[in-house]
Amino acid sequence: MTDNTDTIVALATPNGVGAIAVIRLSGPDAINIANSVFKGKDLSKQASHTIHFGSIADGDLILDEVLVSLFVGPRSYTRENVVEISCHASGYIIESIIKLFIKKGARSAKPGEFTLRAFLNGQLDLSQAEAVADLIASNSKASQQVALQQLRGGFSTQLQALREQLVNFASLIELELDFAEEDVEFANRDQLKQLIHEITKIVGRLINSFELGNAIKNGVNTVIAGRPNAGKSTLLNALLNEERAIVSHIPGTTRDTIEEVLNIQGINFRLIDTAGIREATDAIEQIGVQRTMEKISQSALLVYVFDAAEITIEELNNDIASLQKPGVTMLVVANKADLLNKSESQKVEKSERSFADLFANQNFDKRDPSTSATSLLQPFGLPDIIFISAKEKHHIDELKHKIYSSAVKDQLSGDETLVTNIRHLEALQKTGEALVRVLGGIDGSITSDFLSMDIKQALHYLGEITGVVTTDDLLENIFSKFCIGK
Ligand SMILES: Nc1nc2c(ncn2[C@@H]2O[C@H](COP(=O)(O)OP(=O)(O)OP(=O)(O)O)[C@@H](O)[C@H]2O)c(=O)[nH]1
Ligand SMILES: [Mg+2]
Repeated sequence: MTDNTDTIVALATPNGVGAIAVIRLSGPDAINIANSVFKGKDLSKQASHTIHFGSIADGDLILDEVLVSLFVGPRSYTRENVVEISCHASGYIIESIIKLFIKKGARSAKPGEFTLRAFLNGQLDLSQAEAVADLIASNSKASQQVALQQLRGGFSTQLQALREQLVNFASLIELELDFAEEDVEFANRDQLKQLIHEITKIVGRLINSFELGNAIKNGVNTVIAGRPNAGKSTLLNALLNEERAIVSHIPGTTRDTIEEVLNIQGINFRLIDTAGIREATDAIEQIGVQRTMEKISQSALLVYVFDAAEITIEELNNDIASLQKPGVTMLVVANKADLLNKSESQKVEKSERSFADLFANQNFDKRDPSTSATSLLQPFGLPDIIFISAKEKHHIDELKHKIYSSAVKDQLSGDETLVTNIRHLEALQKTGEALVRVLGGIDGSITSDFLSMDIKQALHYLGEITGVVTTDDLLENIFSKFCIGK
């Protein structure tokens, strides 16, 4: 691990030309180093949280006129002395000032080193420090909210409190070990069980929140697939409200996948329009179909689109069965609903019953078909189907709503804490497993020493989340992903 007692310096704003750049110093000598090159007043005599105008000079050479903000430790982001210099954002000025600070004794900061110090000095716990990176990377309202919630303490405060209670039990059980001869129980087993149940419930809820947390943080891969000419590309365009993909009446128009992001209520859905699935007529189309199948298995959501006027019930059932993949939610969408019930509707000339026939003699309301359809579909083993017309943009908002709720389910209630970090998920899962062993141990009346071991395991994994338990490798791994200057 790097030395954490020296003074570090880095540019905190992006590289490139701009109005103002901020250079940050943190460490015991931050104020002295800044003071040694500052012309204006004596910074070492100024109060914390004040801003001073002056210039930075290398000997007689003035480098820039700047504003200097002072944060005297521990009242700073890192809890060390911190100085922020706002200078003019010219690459030359920035480089000259940073070089000057290094000449005066500062060291270039590594990625995330300011936040690492904030963590090591107890300003933030580990999951809060990770939330800082998430906040910087957030690109939608929902991902920003989730990161902010975690930065403010989120579930780590909650886990910390439960962990402390468990620590108490662990020490009582340790005490029993000292009196092993006398067969005493200092730790009330019923209370311990109750606590374990409580922690298990919270840990379980957090584990379940990951699917949504991950969707919010990283977006949801959503594949639009179906037979050629079903209207997949028309649907992509309707959802995006722009003519993104080429549409034509020729089956096999889309050859390669097309990806665009659609934000629905703060969640990014990565829509992927694909080549229509059929027995390919040439090698290129075959590759396209293969790619479609790959995309489906990598996605979280499949929007299966079919032409309501063309397909038979048998074909529909076959398609649905063959496209079902574990872990992939499927929405079944009947497109071209505008053609249903139209006298000029192309009747399917096949011996099997056509999907359109189901609606032929029904008073089928295409303005609100979803309500009247279920009873017609069920006898044929068909699931709920969303009727749309991509071309006439009917029911596109309803479909967007269905896409959103299939990802969010009923989990987004406002201040819900969500796990977005795979490291946290793994630690929670291991905590859960250890807790199951503790419960089994209590019920099986195992000896205190084994019980104590399982509790310690649970404590270890809970502690990994907040950073009570860390290793240099873990910290290195987390903070190296930060940007320099944060
Ligand atoms: N009547 C009607 N026609 C539609 C509708 N949606 C699409 N179409 C037409 O169906 C034809 C095929 O549309 P595309 O969007 O290119 O179909 P696709 O599924 O992307 O086809 P491939 O890329 O070849 O697999 C075009 O002529 C569209 O205008 C609809 O809702 N109603
Ligand atoms: Mg297409």
